[in-house]
This record gives sequence, structure tokens and C-alpha cells, in this order.
Amino acid sequence: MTAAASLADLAAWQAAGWLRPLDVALARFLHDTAPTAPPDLLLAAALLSRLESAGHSALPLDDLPGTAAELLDWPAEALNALSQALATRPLQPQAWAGCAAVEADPPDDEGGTPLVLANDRLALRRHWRDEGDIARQLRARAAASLPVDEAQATAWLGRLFPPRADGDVDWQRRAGEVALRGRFTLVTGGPGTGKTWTAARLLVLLQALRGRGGPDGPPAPWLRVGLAAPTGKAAARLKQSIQQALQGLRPALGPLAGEALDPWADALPPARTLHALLGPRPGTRRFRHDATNPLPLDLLIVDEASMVHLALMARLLDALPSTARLVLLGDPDQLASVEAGAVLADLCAAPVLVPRTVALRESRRFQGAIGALAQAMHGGDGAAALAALRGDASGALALQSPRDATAVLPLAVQGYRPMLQALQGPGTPAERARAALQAFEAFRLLCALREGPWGVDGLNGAVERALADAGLLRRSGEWYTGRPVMLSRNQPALGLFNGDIGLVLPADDGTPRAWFAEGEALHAVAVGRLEQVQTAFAMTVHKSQGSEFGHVALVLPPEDGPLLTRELVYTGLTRARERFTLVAPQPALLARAVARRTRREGGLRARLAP
Ligand SMILES: Nc1ncnc2c1ncn2[C@@H]1O[C@H](COP(=O)(O)OP(=O)(O)OP(=O)(O)O)[C@@H](O)[C@H]1O
Repeated sequence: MTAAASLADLAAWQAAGWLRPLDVALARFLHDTAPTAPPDLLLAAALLSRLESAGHSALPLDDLPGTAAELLDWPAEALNALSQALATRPLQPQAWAGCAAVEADPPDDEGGTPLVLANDRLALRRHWRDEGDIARQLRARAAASLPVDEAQATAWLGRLFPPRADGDVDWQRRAGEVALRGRFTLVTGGPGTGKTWTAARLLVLLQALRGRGGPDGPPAPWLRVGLAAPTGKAAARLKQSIQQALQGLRPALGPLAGEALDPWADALPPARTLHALLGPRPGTRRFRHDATNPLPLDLLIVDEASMVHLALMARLLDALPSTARLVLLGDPDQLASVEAGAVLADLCAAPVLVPRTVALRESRRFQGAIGALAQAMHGGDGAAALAALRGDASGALALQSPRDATAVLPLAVQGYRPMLQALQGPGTPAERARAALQAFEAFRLLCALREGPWGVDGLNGAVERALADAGLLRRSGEWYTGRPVMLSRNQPALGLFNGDIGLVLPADDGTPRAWFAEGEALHAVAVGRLEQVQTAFAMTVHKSQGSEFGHVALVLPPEDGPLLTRELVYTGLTRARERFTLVAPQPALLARAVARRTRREGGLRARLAP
């Protein structure tokens, strides 16, 4: 079999829609630049590229096409074609040595081949490098053991984390102890388990124990603190929760602090997206802050760490001074990042980070029906999840099993009515936009899929029509009043990032603007300046990460598929504060989804192994 035959197969698979043009282009590029690249390697490279688009950072070589069946949403026909191709061209990685396209077990992260072969996996060099960087940085941080004034530490820990009435281990206090003694702390837990409550106390603790400018000198300057999250929404929520927690602490701190912490708490910086923090350089993958221009920080708290992908984590660790403390907060049971990597889940599985990890398990927000459903999903118990949905008497949970996706439209009309009415209400455009943005948080339609009548694309169109039919909006062109728009790329010059959501409403002069909330602040952006947006009446569960809504309606498709996972339904459910409606034409699919764990292939776990 020849390289030409492999390329012909790949071209046919692209034509069938099983591969993207980019996947085939990688194989062609390898063939052009390394003509000795064997045919089976070309095949593997195209598959690796395809897997990369689904979030994996490596292709396991030992069980193809079994892996493809599990990891790719491929029809049986595609899997058959792959089996046949592999029958004539079995993967023989041992024969790839010497080919200029791939390097096996590179001694370090240098080297120029586009592909790397290690631990029976094929990876893109850049992912391999990022994984190596992350592992190296975290090992160094985890090994650091910082001196602590024990008497002061005990006093402050006691103040910030009073003993529990039930005498159980206080894991939140434990997080304080870990953060004090080292440069890396990972606090994990589901929604409402008190991660940000804990983070606020870590802030105070570290400020209070920041030391002195000499043995008898004055207190050292306040720590330079950074607060960040992967999305603007999550960053705004982090700042708000930290401020709330600090407010709650003030009465206890005032008389005890010796020196006032209040001015420092008042001067906390705004929470930023990780991109904004690092300072993007347009047109490159690089950032203004890196190892040569580190972030001017002593302490960085990053929330929603499950959404941080490999490359971003690598750049973040690179840009953080080695002397700074890093605190990551996140829920490893939520969906992994859209881009390649499952960094948080990998960190949670790394023995070397166990001493630096604290898992919070007690949900303080979800105690009712939503909490019970979350618990059933988390435990993988599909029958209990369905029973919780069907048997709920509190009104917090509902199950709809319609045959037709249009059955969700009445729910959407009801859910979005207050937002659209707020836009048409009295007041200045800014006042109306503010009220509407707030009302928009009360309900959201979340989908498992992007395409089709049960997906975001189909439902956005259908909801628009239903709202127009109900007299709630007039679809006059692209930028009609009331259109919710979500950015699908970063626009740092506007202070807006991928995933940010705004509402369209004309300004005083009648020109349409998209209004975005950033904490208390409101931005009105001329719609012509928005580069890539999509309507957001319905959004994918992936895009909803880091947000919360009063009532969530989660729409599952009628057919099963590898995308329907426990992480997906759990993430969708836990976006709901008060009510959750599952719209599932086949309710049994919920049980299937709950039983299916997301599998992300990558090399970070191996790089973090002892
Ligand atoms: N030890 C505690 N004592 C009293 N209240 C607490 C404690 N820990 C957390 N809380 C309260 O529980 C609620 C949830 O806490 P928090 O917002 O910190 O959770 P979270 O894990 O950050 O949630 P999410 O991931 O959804 O942001 C808050 O109202 C917080 O004030």
C-alpha cells in the first residue's frame, strides 16, 4: 500500500464528511514535507487531527478503530471504512522511526517534527510541548514548601474557619492550610460546595500572613492579587462571590485584624478573563505576558478551571512568576474545555498533586430536588436520575418527552417574555438593556447538539419565529431589537471574549447596539464592530459553562451518540439555580448519558505520573 492510497482514502472520507479538510491537509503536508512518511502514519495523522477537534490531544494507537468508535461521532459506514484501511495498512508505529514527520519518545521538549510518538500515543508536537510545560511547572510548584509563622497561622485559620458544629473534618480550612504552605492549591467541588467562599478566605489568610519587610520591619506590602476565569461571565461571578464572601467576613475581621484589611478588600482588582489577563497578541497564539514578561502578581485565583485548555494552562503557568501562589478552583465533573485537553481532570488524577488538592463535597446551594438529581447523575445512577425527575413534587424539576422539537417553544416564549418586555419598557436604552440582561438570566434553553431541529441552530430559528408570532419581537434584519448575541471569537480591543452574551437594542440615536454587562458596568457596542456572533436564545451546554440561570431547559436529541455524556447532562443541570426541565424525546437516553463518562485522550496524566 502506498501513501497515495492513504491520501485517496482520506480524500474520500473528507468528501463523505467524516474528516475535515484540515485533517486531510495535515496528512498531505506530512507527505509533502516528509515523503518517506509511511501510509499508516498519514492515516493516523488525519485521525489525530480529527480527534483534536473533539478535544483530544493524542491518538491512542493500540485499539483503532475501537477508539474511533468510542471517541468520534462516526457512522458505522465510516468505522467500516477505517477498519478496512487498517486491515490493508495496519498501524506499525515501530516502523515510523527515522521518518522526518515524527519523533519517538523525545528526550526533551525540543525538536522540530510536527508529530511525537510517546506512550503508545501519537500527538501533535505543540500539545506534547504544552503537556510537558504544564507538568514541569506544576511539579516545581507542588514541591515548594513555604515557611509559615505557625502561631499566626493557627490564629488566622481559627478566625476564618471556625470549628464545625458537627466536628467533621473542615476541608475548607484544610484548603487554607495547603495554600499557606505552598505555591499551588487546587480546590475542587461541585456547584455550591463553597469554593469561592473558601477562596475569599484564602485571600484574607494570605494577606494577613504575608510577612514583614525584615525580622522587625513593617508589614510587607499587600500581595498583588489577580482574579481570573476562562470566560467573562465566570470572571464576573468570581468577583461578585468573592466580594460577597468578604462582606460577610468584615464584622469578624475588623476588631481582630490588628491592621485594617478593608482598604485592601475594597481595592481588589476586577476579575478578568484569562485571555485579558495574559494580554493577547492579535494574530498569534502568544501573549504579552510570558516567562520574559511575567504577570505582576503574588497570588492568582482562577475559577472554572475545568474550562481551561492545555495551551491556555501552559501559557498561564509560563507567565506566572515562580514566586507567586496559584489557586485553581473547579469542578472536574463538568465538561472539559472545548479546545484540546482535560487539564483539570488530569490534575485531579495526578498523585504528585494530591497533597495540594482539596475536594469539597458538601453542597450548600443544591439541597432540594436539583441537588438530589445532581447527586444521582454524579453517581452514574440513571434510574435514580429519571426517578428524581419523574417523582418531583416540589416543582423544581420537570420532564418533557415530546416527539417534535417545536414542543419546547411555549417554554421558550414564556421564559424570554420578561426579557423582551423589559426591552420595550420605559427608561433610557441603558436602563432597559440592564433590566433585560438581568431578566435574560432567568431562563435559558440549552442543547446537547449544535445542528438539527433539536440543536442550537434549529431551535434558535424556531424560537425567533415563535417570539415574533407571540408579538414579542420584530425580526427586521439581522440586528433586530431583542436578539441575544454570543461572541464566537475574542475581541480584546472591545473588552469582549468568546462566549460573552449581549442583547441588541438601539441606542438613543436609533442605531443598533449590542449591550453587554460586565459586573455592574454596561457596554454598548456598535453592532458593526462585532466580528463573529451567533444568536443565543438556545446555546450549547458547552457554551453555558461558567454561567447560571434561574430556570434551565436542557434539550436532548432523540438519538444516542458519544456526545451524550454524564458530564454534559450534569453541567447542563447544574447551570440551573431554581428550576430544571429536561426535554428528552427518549427519556431512556438520560440514563445512557449518565452512564457514559467523557473520555479525553491526552498525554498530561503520563507526564504527571510519578
Ligand atoms: N463554611 C460555610 N459556611 C457557611 N456558608 C458557606 C460556607 N461555605 C460556603 N457557604 C455558602 O454557600 C454558598 C455557595 O458557596 P460558593 O458560592 O462559594 O460555592 P462554589 O463552590 O464557589 O459554587 P459555584 O461553583 O457554583 O460558584 C454561598 O452562599 C456561600 O456563602
